[in-house]
Amino acid sequence: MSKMVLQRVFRAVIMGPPGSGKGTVSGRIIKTFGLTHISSGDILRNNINAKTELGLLMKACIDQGQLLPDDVMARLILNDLRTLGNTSWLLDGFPRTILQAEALDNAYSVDSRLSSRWTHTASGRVYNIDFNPPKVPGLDDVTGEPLVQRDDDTPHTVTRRLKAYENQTEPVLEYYRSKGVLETFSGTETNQIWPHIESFLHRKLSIHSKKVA
Ligand SMILES: Nc1nc2c(ncn2[C@@H]2O[C@H](COP(=O)(O)OP(=O)(O)O)[C@@H](O)[C@H]2O)c(=O)[nH]1
Ligand SMILES: Nc1ncnc2c1ncn2[C@@H]1O[C@H](COP(=O)(O)OP(=O)(O)O)[C@@H](O)[C@H]1O
Repeated sequence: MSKMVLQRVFRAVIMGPPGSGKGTVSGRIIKTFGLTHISSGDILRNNINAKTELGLLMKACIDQGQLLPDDVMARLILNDLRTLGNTSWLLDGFPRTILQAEALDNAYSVDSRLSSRWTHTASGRVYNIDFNPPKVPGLDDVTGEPLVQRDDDTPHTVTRRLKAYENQTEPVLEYYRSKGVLETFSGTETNQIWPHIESFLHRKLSIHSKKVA
């Protein structure tokens, strides 16, 4: 048996409207391809739970479905990426505006873009009552700890978040399209889209890797 070993770092961004399945697909990508997952939403929620200064300052804005200031987000995410050094990563939830995309571009070159929730806060595992329900309702499969619903998953806030995506994030798709690094996958179910993403990444990553025995 041979396996793929990445010889060069691979850096990608996954984008899609709120609730479209980015976190779910990201989970499959990191499991299959071993990239490090950086989720801006998870980082912010960890800050809120740990009651850091940033978390306390930003919670109201997040709960209203508004985007946080570009400079705050860029500093937060770029700092995190810096600590990763020469690791391959998948960014989820950042960049969300043209200014954020430019800040990322100034620091790194991105190789590619892929275009009723319950969460286990400690691990970030995400469930859906219809699509991938927990084995025991309300409890995490691995730890048995209670699942929680995000404070910003209310109907009103979700509408605001969808508007923010349309107005502020969709232009970022055009930005990447014009740079020739946009790859789009669409479909109504994650299971339907996933094989296309998987074979695309296999092709793409084989260019970056060598086979070892
Ligand atoms: N019905 C259905 N739900 C899905 C599908 N893919 C993901 N989900 C669920 O939809 C919710 C939002 O997915 P998530 O990955 O958190 O989306 P994100 O906001 O784009 O990161 C979660 O509860 C997922 O379990 C799918 O194909 N069908
Ligand atoms: N890159 C970003 N720029 C500005 N705000 C952000 C960014 N990433 C996350 N946020 C804030 O955190 C909230 C939750 O983000 P996230 O978990 O990525 O939500 P979803 O993927 O469900 O839209 C956003 O609605 C926004 O308030």
